[in-house]
Amino acid sequence: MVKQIQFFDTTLRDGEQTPGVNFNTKEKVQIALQLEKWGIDVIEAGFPISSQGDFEAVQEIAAQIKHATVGGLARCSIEDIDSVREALKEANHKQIHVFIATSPIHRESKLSMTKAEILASVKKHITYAKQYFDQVQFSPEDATRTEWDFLVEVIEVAIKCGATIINIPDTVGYTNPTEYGALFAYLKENISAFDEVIFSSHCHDDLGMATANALAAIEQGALRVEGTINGIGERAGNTALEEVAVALHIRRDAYQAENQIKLDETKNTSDLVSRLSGMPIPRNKAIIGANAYAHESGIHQDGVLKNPETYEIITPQLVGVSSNDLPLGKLSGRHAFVDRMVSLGYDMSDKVVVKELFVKFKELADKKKNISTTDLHALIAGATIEDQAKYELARLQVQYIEEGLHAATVAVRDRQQDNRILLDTDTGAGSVDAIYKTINRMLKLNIILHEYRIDAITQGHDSQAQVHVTIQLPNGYLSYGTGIDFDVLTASAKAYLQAIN
Ligand SMILES: CC(=O)SCCNC(=O)CCNC(=O)[C@H](O)C(C)(C)COP(=O)(O)OP(=O)(O)OC[C@H]1O[C@@H](n2cnc3c(N)ncnc32)[C@H](O)[C@@H]1OP(=O)(O)O
Ligand SMILES: CC(C)C(=O)C(=O)O
Repeated sequence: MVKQIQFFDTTLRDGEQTPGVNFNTKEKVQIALQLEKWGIDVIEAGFPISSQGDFEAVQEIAAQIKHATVGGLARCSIEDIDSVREALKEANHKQIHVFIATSPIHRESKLSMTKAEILASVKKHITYAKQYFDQVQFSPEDATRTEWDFLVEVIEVAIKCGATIINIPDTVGYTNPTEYGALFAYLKENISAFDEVIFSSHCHDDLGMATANALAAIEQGALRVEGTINGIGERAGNTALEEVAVALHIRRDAYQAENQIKLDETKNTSDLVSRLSGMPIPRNKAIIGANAYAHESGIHQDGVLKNPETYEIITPQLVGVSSNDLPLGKLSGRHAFVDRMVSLGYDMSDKVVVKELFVKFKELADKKKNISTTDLHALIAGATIEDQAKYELARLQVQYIEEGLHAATVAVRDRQQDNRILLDTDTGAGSVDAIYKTINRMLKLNIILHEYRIDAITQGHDSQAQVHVTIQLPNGYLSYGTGIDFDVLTASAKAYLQAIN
């Protein structure tokens, strides 16, 4: 029988517990509206007692979301529950999520409570919450490290007092698919009201098994899955909901489960969360990484050109990515090379010419990481562009003047003009602004800086900085550049010049 799986998103609550991530109300509303567009069933909008800002964000989301259920988190505390009540007043559809830890280590070391005290607290607070909410979710925090018989006891009390959804958190990402699936099977076997409420999974990724664990729970009776977009969250993060949604679709033969997620909004949703959380998506991330639909090796490219299904189980369009990508590099083969040249308008019917060109292409690819369209045109023209860098940073000096004003002096070597040194100076509202204004002035370019990002690529006091920039050139084209240096400002200047080059 086909099951209906509810998707519960906690990007705005557990996702915001990611160290370094902090959404303001406007950003939270923007994410909530996109989640609704994605087809989410429940949005956990926040933990209202935690701060006035969080309270107001939950209130605002409750007022703006029309179809999805909006939820708020509460400890076993009357004040927490009242705060969720107040924040969710305006919601069309609402639920409360009450939790308390049940494992021995949390009972003894964190809460200093006995099993009996936990049971009494669950009884008191679920009963209280039920007076105000039809939908009451209860979570025995750290369920996967709780004695299974005690877990059954706690859940029975919660259900008896009115809980309609029981969530089984793997709070510390400790379990594995076999064990988590067995836990759900055990609960099904031992809780008489199992089918009268909804059981849910909530997994963390400390051992890299959050998605696999969530799917194991679904196989064993969970009808709701909790997680976040891009898997952000406390420590190593949560189940990435986009992974579960696509896995249920691609492997519906295995899971026999439907849901109302609109998969073609997946990339948009992921991009928005990545941008507002300031957490770039790794290129090799499943479903939404830049490499998820890219094939560089020759044998794969040949297969994909003949039939994409040879190496693609997911079509990029399914998740809202416009097309796949066959980047040319040193591992590419003749089929992909010819295909690209034909797409650039060249006649590749002469096998002897193709053979010669392909040898030159491989020589070039051995030296260069990325073969650009310009490189390919150059191959045809008989020239090999080994290094197209026209401008190279020669020297850089930045000085603080006052009240944030900085002055930069930049020397750039023009490699296509006999290494002539260009020198200029300008001021800006910050050191990077001063450098970029100086370069614009020197090269007489009207460039708009779209994105600037710094990553540390090594650790410690001698860490190297990697700066990524996206600029808009006067002709409207976007160009990207990366600069690496021990000095952040030098890396910034190098990235900007690379984008101009
Ligand atoms: C597994 C999870 O992700 S749970 C959600 C975790 N998220 C967060 O903690 C983010 C928001 N948290 C906060 O802003 C703050 O921690 C607050 C406002 C909730 C509480 O702040 P404070 O009152 O200063 O307490 P603090 O955070 O230091 O300690 C937590 C207290 O709650 C108690 N507690 C923890 N969980 C629960 C629970 N489910 N039910 C009842 N009490 C609980 C702890 O035992 C501790 O109590 P104590 O002060 O009597 O020792
Ligand atoms: C509040 C609960 C569900 C939680 O976030 C966890 O246990 O990880």
